[in-house]
Amino acid sequence: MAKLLPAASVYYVDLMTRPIVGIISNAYLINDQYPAHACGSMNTDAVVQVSGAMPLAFPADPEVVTIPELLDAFDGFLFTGGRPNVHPEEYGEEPTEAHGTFDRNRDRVALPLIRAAVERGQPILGICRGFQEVAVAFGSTLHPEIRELPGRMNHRMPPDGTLEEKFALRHDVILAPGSPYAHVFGTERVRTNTLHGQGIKVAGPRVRIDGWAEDDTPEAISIDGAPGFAMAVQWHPEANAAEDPVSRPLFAAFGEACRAWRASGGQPLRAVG
Ligand SMILES: N[C@@H](CCC(=O)NCCCC(=O)O)C(=O)O
Repeated sequence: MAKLLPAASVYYVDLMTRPIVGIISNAYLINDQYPAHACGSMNTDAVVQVSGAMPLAFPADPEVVTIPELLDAFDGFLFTGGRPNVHPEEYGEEPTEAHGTFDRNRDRVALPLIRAAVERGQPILGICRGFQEVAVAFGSTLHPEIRELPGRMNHRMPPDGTLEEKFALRHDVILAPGSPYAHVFGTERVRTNTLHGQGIKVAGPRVRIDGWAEDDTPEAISIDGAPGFAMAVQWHPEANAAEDPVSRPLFAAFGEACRAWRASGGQPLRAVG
């Protein structure tokens, strides 16, 4: 039965046929002793309120889930942000102190899952760490601390302040004309938040950089030859997704792709843009 979603929603969905979006979790230690898998509720809210899908968080642990099971279980995937970084050995480099902390289980699930989903046209949307995972999955390298690069701003999350202050809009992103993002946003310049220390150093051969911050930091990518929806952004569109004029169309387009995947029994929507 159709249900009226919050006023900010632009369409009704039949809750019985919502596409199912797999949201990758991060590993946490609750009270410094209780291991847990969790994802931020901003992600689930964006998936429900804007994408019109059912969100299901899944553990990022190769001992718990397999790639074929995940591909069969979900209509699309959201690769969320996370404080731990992709391990540099995933892009042929040695770890240094600058690389910070890692989550090797999440690396071992996210990277092969991204490659498999993209190649079959199953929708994926990457956010922040998820953006970096998509980039590395398709051959990119990362710089561990971009604020140390000449001319770059500090993209890191402000250490203090309220959640609203941490997710405040802090830079523009200039989008390539004709890119999937210019198509989705209807403009070639948008304003976004920023909460990351790392960034793409060298893009992989199929990684198309579609958007840059004013300091030339890559902020939006797509994958050449991807038969379906394959988009990833370095910022956090899940924040205030139902109201933000940039987040909303991105999550709406992702939801449309997941709905099409579900309705077609697993065929990709024509690539966006
Ligand atoms: N660790 C990477 C990606 C940054 C990222 O995903 N930030 C969101 C973190 C939210 C939180 O603190 O849990 C980098 O630093 O570039």
